[in-house]
Amino acid sequence: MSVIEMNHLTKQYGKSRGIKNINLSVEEGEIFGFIGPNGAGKSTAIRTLLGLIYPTSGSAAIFGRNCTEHPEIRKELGYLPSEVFYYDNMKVIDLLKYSASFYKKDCTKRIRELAEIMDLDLKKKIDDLSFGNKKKVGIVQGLLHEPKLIILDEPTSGLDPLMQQKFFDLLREENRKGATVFFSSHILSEVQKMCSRVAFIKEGEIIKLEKMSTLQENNYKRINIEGVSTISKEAFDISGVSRLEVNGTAASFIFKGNINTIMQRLSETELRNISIEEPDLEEIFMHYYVKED
Ligand SMILES: Nc1ncnc2c1ncn2[C@@H]1O[C@H](COP(=O)(O)OP(=O)(O)OP(=O)(O)O)[C@@H](O)[C@H]1O
Repeated sequence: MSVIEMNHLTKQYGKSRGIKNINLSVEEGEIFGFIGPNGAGKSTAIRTLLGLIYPTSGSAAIFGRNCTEHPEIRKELGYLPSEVFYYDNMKVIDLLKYSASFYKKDCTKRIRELAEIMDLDLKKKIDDLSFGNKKKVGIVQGLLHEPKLIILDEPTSGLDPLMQQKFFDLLREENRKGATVFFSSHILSEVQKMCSRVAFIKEGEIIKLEKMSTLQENNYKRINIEGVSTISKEAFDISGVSRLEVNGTAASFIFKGNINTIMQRLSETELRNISIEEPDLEEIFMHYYVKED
């Protein structure tokens, strides 16, 4: 049985598009990534799945049950919304104890462990916390009852790189202990690092579902170089290179494929400078997925 199931899930906000005909299933034990640019429909899909908003058509199930008809399922999962709102006057520990009171188990020890891992001061007032620290409160809140399913909507926004790393280690640990993880992101590299499978969502529709192994073969990089002398366009007009722009001694392009191939080609040009970046998702969508479909 799939842990998450979306069948022809559609949500229309009046005349505007939310999500269209999403079919997706996540199996037990997976770390599943849900990736798409801003406004693609990630939050809408997650909120419809959780029964927080009604679908226009189609259905969704968690552990084989529909969340709208069986709201008690929510106790079996941990959910981190993309934006967290709190009663600012409360202390972190009081808020977390309050959240824990919804579950039939003592979560005190786990709250302290999670706070230590995430470097969160439990004695502080919510009001005094930065955006990133509020996010950590949400993370602890989502994990304190050791749920079998963890659903996270853009969990890393607001966390610094070190904290992101700790958070991902924590998720991997929960996954090793048996939890299924489903998280949305607009950053390809973090999904590549973490997930067994990934669904790409664009303008409300799933446009691609890929295994991690395939994603790793498709290693997208944006490469900018500055040569000592004029760069010839032909030098980089090779398989895997796209959006090649050459302007005198400067060149820029996107590379998809085995990184050693391009490194070899780069070594044949005398360079003054180089930067290798993660291309943004829009760029990848525009120049690969649209073409391939
Ligand atoms: N309550 C609403 N009323 C009307 N339109 C909405 C509502 N919520 C979302 N939308 C629209 O639905 C589409 C999908 O939005 P959604 O928030 O699900 O995207 P997202 O992928 O989570 O993006 P982001 O990363 O920016 O949060 C967008 O076009 C958005 O404007």
